[in-house]
Amino acid sequence: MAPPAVRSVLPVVLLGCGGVGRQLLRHIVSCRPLHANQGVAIRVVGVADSSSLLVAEDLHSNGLDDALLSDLCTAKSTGSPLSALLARGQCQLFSNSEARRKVLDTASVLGKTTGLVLVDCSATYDTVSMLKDAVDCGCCVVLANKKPLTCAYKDFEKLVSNFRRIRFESTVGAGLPVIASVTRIIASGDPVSRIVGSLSGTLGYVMSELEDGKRFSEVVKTAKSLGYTEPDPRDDLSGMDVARKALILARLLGQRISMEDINVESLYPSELGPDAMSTKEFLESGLAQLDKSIEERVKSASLKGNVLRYVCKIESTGCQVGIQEVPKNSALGRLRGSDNVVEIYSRCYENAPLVIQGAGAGNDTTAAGVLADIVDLQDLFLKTA
Ligand SMILES: NC(=O)C1=CN([C@@H]2O[C@H](COP(=O)(O)OP(=O)(O)OC[C@H]3O[C@@H](n4cnc5c(N)ncnc54)[C@H](OP(=O)(O)O)[C@@H]3O)[C@@H](O)[C@H]2O)C=CC1
Ligand SMILES: N[C@@H](CC=O)C(=O)O
Repeated sequence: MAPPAVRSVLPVVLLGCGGVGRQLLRHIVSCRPLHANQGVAIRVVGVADSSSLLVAEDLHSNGLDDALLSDLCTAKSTGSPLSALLARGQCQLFSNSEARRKVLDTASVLGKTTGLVLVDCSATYDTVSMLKDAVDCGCCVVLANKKPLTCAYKDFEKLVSNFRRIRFESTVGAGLPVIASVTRIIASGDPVSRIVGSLSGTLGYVMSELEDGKRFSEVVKTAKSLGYTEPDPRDDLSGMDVARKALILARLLGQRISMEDINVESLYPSELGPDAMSTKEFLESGLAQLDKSIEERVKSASLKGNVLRYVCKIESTGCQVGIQEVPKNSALGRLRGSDNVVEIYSRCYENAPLVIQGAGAGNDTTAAGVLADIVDLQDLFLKTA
C-alpha cells in the first residue's frame, strides 16, 4: 500500500549539535518511515554550532539530505568542525559572525512562505535575541535550552506570546510530559497550587549512587559521561539547572518572577565556581575536594533512615530548590538513577496529586521530547494544494 500523501512539511533550523542536537538528527532520520505514514516530513534546512552554520543551498529543496545529516553527527562526535561537511556539496557554510544574519534571512524567507521551526539545543543565552526576532518573522520555536525562558521576564513573555507557536517540553523533565500536563490543567480552569519534585536527572543519579557507597567525584563524572549533566556540571551542582526548571514552571503558572526570587542551595562553595576555575580544572581537582563533606551528609541522613534528595518546591508564596533529607521509603526516597518525579497539586488533584515519573535526563529521552514537540506543530505547516 502506498504511504499517505505528505500533509505537513516542517522546515527546521537546529541551533546546537552536541549530545542532544545530534541525537535529535538521528531520531529525525530514523523516524522518516513513521512520519511518512503520518503524512509528516521534517526538512532540516540548517544546523549551527558555536562557530558556524551549515545551510542547504536551496532553502526550498528537500534540505540537507539524510546521508549528510548522519555524516554531520559522526563529524561532530569525533571533534571535526561543520566545515568538514562542505566537500559534500548541496550546502553553504557561514561563520559565527554571519550565522545570525543568515538564520534570520532564512526565517524571514521561510516565515513568509512555508514557515520555519527554530530548534534550540544549545546551552547558551546567545540565541535569545535571534529567537525573539524569529518569532517576529512568524517562525515557531522549540526549546531544549532553558536559558531563553529564564532570562528577563519580558523575553519569556515575548517568546510565549503566541503559545501555539512555541514548545518547550524538554526544558523540564527531558522527555516527560510535565509542561503538557501543567498546561492542560491550567487550560481546564483548575488552578495549580503547588508543584513539588526531584527535577534533576544528574542530582537524582548522583544521590542514589552515593547511597550505594560510591564516591561523589566519581559519580558526577559518570553522570557527565552518560549525558545527564549540563556542559559544565556545576550548572547542575549549583542547583541553577533545577532553579531554571522551577522558574519555567512558576512563570507557566503565571508568576512574574525572576531567578533572584528563587532560593537556591549550591553543593559547592564559590572557591570552586566558574569565576575561580575552568570546567576542566573543576573536574580534575575541584570536584574531589567535596567528597568528604558529601559523604558525611549521606551517612548522617542514613543513620536516621533517610536519604538526600535535591528537591524543588513551587508555591504561590515562593520557589525554593535545595537538598533535603527524605525518608528512604518515600516517593522521593525511592527514586533511582536519572529518574525525575513531579507531583502537581490543584483543586482536582488536591489530596492525591498528579504524579509524573520517569527518566529525566539523557540525550535520547531529551531528543525524543524535542522531536515530539516539532511533530506537534504539524497542523501549522499544512501543505497547500
Ligand atoms: N542532556 C540532557 O539530559 C538534557 C539537556 N537539556 C538541554 O539541552 C541543551 C543541549 O545539551 P547538550 O546537548 O548536552 O549540550 P552540548 O554541550 O553537548 O551541546 C551544545 C551545543 O550547542 C552549540 N552551541 C554553543 N553556542 C551556540 C550558539 N551560539 N549557536 C548555536 N549553537 C551553539 C555547541 O557548539 P560546539 O559543538 O561548537 O561546542 C554544541 O554543539 C542544553 O541547553 C541542556 O540544558 C534539556 C533537557 C535534558
Ligand atoms: N542536566 C539536566 C538535564 C536535563 O535538564 C539534569 O540533570 O536534569
